[in-house]
Amino acid sequence: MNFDKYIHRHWNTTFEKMSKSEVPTGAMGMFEITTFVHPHLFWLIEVESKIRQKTLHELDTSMKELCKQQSRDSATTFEAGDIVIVQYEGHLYRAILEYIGEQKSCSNGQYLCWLMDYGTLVESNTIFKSSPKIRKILPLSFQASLNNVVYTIQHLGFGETGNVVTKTEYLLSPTPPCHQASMDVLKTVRTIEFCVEEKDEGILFGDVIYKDKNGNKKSFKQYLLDKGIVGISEELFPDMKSFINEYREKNIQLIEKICKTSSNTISRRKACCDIKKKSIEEFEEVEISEEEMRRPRRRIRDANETDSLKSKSLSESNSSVSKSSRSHGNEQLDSFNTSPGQEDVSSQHELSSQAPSLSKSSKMAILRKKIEEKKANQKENTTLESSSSSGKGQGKCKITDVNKESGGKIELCPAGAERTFFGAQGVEKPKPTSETKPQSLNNRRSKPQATVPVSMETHQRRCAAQNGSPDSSTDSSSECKNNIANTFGDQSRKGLNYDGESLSLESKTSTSVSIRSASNMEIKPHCRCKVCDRWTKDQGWGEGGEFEKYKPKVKLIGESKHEFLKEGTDDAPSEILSVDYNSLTRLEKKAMPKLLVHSECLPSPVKELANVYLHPDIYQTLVQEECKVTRLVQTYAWPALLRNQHVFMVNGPHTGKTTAYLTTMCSFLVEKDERYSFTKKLSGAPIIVILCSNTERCRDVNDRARLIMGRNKARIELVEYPISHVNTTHIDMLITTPTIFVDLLKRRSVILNGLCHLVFEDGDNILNHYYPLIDIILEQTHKMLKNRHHSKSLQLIMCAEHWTKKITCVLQKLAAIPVVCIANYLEAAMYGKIQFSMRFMRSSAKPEMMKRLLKDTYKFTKSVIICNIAEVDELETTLIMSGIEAAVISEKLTVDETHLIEENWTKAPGGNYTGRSIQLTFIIIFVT
Ligand SMILES: Nc1ncnc2c1ncn2[C@@H]1O[C@H](COP(=O)(O)OP(=O)(O)OP(=O)(O)O)[C@@H](O)[C@H]1O
Repeated sequence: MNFDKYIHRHWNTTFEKMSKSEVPTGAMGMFEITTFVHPHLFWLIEVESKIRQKTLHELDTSMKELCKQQSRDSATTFEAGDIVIVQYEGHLYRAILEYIGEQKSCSNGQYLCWLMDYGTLVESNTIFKSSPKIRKILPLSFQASLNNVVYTIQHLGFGETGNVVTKTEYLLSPTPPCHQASMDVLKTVRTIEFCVEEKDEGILFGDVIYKDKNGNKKSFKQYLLDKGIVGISEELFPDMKSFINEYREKNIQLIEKICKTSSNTISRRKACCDIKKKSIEEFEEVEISEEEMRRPRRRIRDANETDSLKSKSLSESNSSVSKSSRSHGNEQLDSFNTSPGQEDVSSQHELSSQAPSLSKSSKMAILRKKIEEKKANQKENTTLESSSSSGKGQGKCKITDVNKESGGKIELCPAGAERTFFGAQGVEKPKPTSETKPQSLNNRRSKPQATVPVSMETHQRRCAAQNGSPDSSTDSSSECKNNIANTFGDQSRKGLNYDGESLSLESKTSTSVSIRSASNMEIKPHCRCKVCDRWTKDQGWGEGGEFEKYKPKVKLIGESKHEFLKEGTDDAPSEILSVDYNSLTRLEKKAMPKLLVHSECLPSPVKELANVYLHPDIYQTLVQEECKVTRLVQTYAWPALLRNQHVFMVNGPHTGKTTAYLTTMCSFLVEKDERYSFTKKLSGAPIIVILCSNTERCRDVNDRARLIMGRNKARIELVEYPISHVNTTHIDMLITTPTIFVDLLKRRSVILNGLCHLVFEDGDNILNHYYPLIDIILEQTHKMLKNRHHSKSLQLIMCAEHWTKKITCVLQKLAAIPVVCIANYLEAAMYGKIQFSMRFMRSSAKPEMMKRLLKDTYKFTKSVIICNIAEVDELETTLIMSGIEAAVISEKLTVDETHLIEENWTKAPGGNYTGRSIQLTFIIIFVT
């Protein structure tokens, strides 16, 4: 059954309903942001909503019922997009299955699940099939976005009168400072409200209202507008809307990272721990682990305990919960003694809070006992495959959220994972807007091929389905009987989590391995269907390597954020722009620097050094060197370099290439603390690597860099052979040759993890001599970028005197098209792949040869002939006699006459001639 379709249809219908009545436009509600990606993509959950509490309670009861019934004997398969029940840190949650990872590659959990009622992603090893009743309840988290704003970026450009003005460009993707600026506010605020202005495709559009330190209400949108990060653009915003979901789909890995780590700088883990602790202190609920659920015998054995748990039913009223649970402190202690299911460190916290009178020694004794029991259970689990039936336990599973209503506060720890929490004190109560208040996430989830082969029977069914047989798995009554894959593995895994700190590493590893291999045994490798192929021929599974340890624990769908080199062959054709001189007026043409600039996005040219946004200290150094205006290649290269685009500069010697990139790099380094804060934790990880073809050049660049940096502190290091004694621990800028650099990498003296700028000082020479090494460096850099955990991309800078084939190769490898600046006509011709052929002849033979060369091509092409002064008249006569119109430009002409002829030449389209007037034009340039 295609649940994806179901979800869409279901959510859209609900949202239509909701948009009509349930969330009135302009409504303010008090919310918590659970996941914040950028101002156009974040998730909210409503706090203080009784309806939410009620729905969660109902869900909890149904999920527990269902999980109890599920038998692990029956096999089931899951597909990405299914709505499942996920067990996470001992609690059950409703989730959309985002991705099924391969067992070997996942240490935290094989299944990546979107908790649809909490708006966050978690990994788990245990999922259960949900029932139609559970699926029918609408998601309780809301995807939200700021309304009518897009991102902005400012740069220099020419005004109407040719003066330099600051121009604002609108962008549809977030700019680098956006996330930090948003976090600066969001991490400090205590409460947020969300003013809904519009609802579209299940997304709430509006504004976040927060309280500042003084308690004044502030608009988040206005804050970003004031900072110049976003701008109001109602025309562009519709494009932005369609982009929102695309961004979500493509950046699932980023979202996962945000959900898992504190990458949004809000101390999510701490917030969650505090909330959880508080929640436990207040309600003292008994937490039953999945293992307890699977071990009914243990639970039944202690009838008192079961009773006590029952008395703590989730449906208890708030007032009585706290009281009754406190009175059951001893029962909880019993449960602690007898049940091996209490897991993870947090449960130990719970226990300590639940039994304050317990002495330290008795706690230790209990703990020891518990560990022993746990170990025994692990053994049991790994040997008795059929003994424990996962769903038959009588235990209870806690969804903390169900019982967390307390004095209007939400004490929620969804999934026990890191998430943003904004307290909800002191703000007016949100208006409950609907009974169900669900919101479509509009997840257009691309379904990966991966399914989980659990048994041969299931597999055969699937193979049959692939061959066209109808899928019989849609029977809802049988769904409930289905069990999750890997239940067996999870039991052992639970043992691993439980007392994670106390158990020996050895036992953890062995348990984990046995689980994995046990599951893998169920795969039949002889079948040739796609699914089996994926399992048996997956090239990545056995690989280990330098960057293996940085691999995400779950393989995710979607593009990598740091794509550096092109992957695959299906590159979307991209539009390459260049300066269109034809559209310029004569004056503009005169003012424009004449060079070839090619890229997807052209920077505005900068003529005066004062308009290059270098750090003031660096600028000062340049001024002292009497640099005031930019050189030809620098006009475009400097702004592109400062915008962190890849830049390829080609021009002759001493034309300012090194100056352009070195000043930019030094400027970045002066602001190192703000720009590259992540490198503080890294050792031996240079931010900038400059590669030169020989050590002589390295020394020159090193001297220049130190000169430019002046008194500013930066660790610039020139590394030459021998490298054995070189201390590379703290390097910001590494200047060396490719050979030494590869040697340093092999010795692990330097690592690539901090690399943000890779420069080839004399690229043509380097590539000619060290192409295989460069290939390795680029590949390794690419691998590193795909695995590193901060959002900095890598800038590639290439300087060269000549455009060579090898440079073309590197250019074609890059995922992002670089800004190519070539200020030399001949090199520009090489770049344009102009074919040259040479012939030597006598002067007298020239006119004939010219006629032969041009032949009929003059009808559709334009040609340029460069000749000596003495030859001009003769050539012109020959052309006219052949019916070819020629425009002759020589020194005899005035400037105005030259311009007039040039204009005619420019306007004349090659080969498009009419009647008598031949549009083919030759310019004969007079060479003296
Ligand atoms: N905009 C400028 N105005 C004045 N002088 C400049 C400017 N840019 C660079 N220079 C000077 O020109 C000289 C050559 O510059 P630079 O070394 O950057 O050129 P290059 O193209 O990298 O040369 P090479 O390829 O030989 O290394 C330097 O002395 C530098 O100070």
